[in-house]
Amino acid sequence: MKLIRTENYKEMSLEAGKIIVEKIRSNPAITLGLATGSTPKGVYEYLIHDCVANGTTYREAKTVNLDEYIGLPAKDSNSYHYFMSQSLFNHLDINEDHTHIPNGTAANLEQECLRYEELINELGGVDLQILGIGQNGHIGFNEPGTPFSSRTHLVTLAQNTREANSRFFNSIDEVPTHAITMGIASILESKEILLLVSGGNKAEALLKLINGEISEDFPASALKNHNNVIVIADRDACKYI
Ligand SMILES: O=P(O)(O)OC[C@H]1O[C@](O)(CO)[C@@H](O)[C@@H]1O
Repeated sequence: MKLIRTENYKEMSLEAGKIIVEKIRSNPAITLGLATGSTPKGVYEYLIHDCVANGTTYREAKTVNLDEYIGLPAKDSNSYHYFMSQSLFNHLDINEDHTHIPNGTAANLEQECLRYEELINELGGVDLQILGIGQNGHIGFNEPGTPFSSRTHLVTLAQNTREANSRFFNSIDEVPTHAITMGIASILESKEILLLVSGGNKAEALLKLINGEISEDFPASALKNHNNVIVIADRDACKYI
């Protein structure tokens, strides 16, 4: 795992954005793995700016997102579908049919998980996966205790994850209790992984990732089993390392 330290969130986003753009330019038909949450928003802003200013094209690119809440339709402003459209897809020249997010309102959710895994395989796997990390070490919505062998699956969200994400909802009661997420094994099959970590509230998680042991109690530690991971972290997130 290579660690790049940056001064602040803006610099972290810039560093990550530059890496991603370079990959897209060298492989226009790339399959990008995308994440939601606050962390990647600055990177998405960079990609949008670069697309407009420098003409980087996404016409041939494909994307797969890590996760989606159960029960929120795509048009719900708290769904990850909505987040991705607003934060990225609507501003790029990407073909909407090439963007993929698990369907949290599928009639048969188990079937939806299988469909999503097959889809990733049909796309030839993820070339570059962008990840954030939860304060409890989750990646995607893989909460502590998730087997490293997990594929796309249904999860019950940890209470602290619901609390952390309640900032986007009117109240914690509105935060869905379940989600679909790519599994840890699915994520680890990505050819390259870019983990972004920002802010003092992630400092303990980063410390645990860098210095702790590999354990299913801390999902992000599985990344140590991958040979092509870059961690880009800002000064606040690095305060214990
Ligand atoms: O970037 P945030 O908002 O801190 O979220 C961290 C992680 O949590 C999730 O949003 C899931 O809660 C991930 O998708 C994200 O990478």
